[in-house]
Amino acid sequence: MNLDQLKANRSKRELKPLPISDKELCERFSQVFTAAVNDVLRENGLLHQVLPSNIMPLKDEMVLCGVAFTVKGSKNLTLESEMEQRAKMLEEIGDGSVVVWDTSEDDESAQWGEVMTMASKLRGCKGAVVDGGVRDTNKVLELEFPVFCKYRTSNGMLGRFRMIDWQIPVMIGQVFIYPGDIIFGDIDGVIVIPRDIAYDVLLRSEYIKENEKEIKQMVLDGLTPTEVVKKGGYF
Ligand SMILES: O=C([O-])CC(=O)C(=O)O
Ligand SMILES: [Mg+2]
Repeated sequence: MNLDQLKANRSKRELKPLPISDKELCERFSQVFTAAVNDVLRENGLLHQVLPSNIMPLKDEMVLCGVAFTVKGSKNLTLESEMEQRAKMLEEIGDGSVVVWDTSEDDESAQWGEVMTMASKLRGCKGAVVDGGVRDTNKVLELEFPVFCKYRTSNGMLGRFRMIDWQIPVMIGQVFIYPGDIIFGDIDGVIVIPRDIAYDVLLRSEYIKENEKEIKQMVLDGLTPTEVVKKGGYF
């Protein structure tokens, strides 16, 4: 069996620079909406880029776009060096990143909290996406730090859950997430945009946003849905 291709797929990848800076890319994604991005990915045959629909923003108004900094963990009762390990991970978080937690479907612990928010925000982190929980929720909200997660709980992860590794490919629901992918969340949930197509997806999403203005105008002008479709509109 030739494992080279699979190994290359799962190993750490060089972050390829895109035609515009990651900062501009993410700012422009934030001006569109996840449904438009989703339609573009569907056009490209990518039907499974959305994180499970129970991962939602703490507040409806939250919009988050940044570069994936992935973390993988699972339920684990051991404590040895856990804090030191977590500190090391936090110190590797870079400017413009979104911390993405693949928790092996945890249902018990908070993988995110106030102090982690403060420490990562100082490093330029834009937000967190957790297939698990958050605690210190009031404080996280006061810090205006977007968090998308499944639940809130007072359970800290120490002694219940721990990281296995970080900045590796992870999987949440049906979605593969590689470090460097673009993570975009709004009131409709979180979508993962593969890095190598992110710029083209942005341009097409911006086009869709403009085009939908024309479609909405047709509806406002009194055209029937059939007439809208005949004129190239869609819903
Ligand atoms: O240790 C935790 O579970 C997270 C936490 O409370 C914090 O970051 O403040
Ligand atoms: Mg805390």
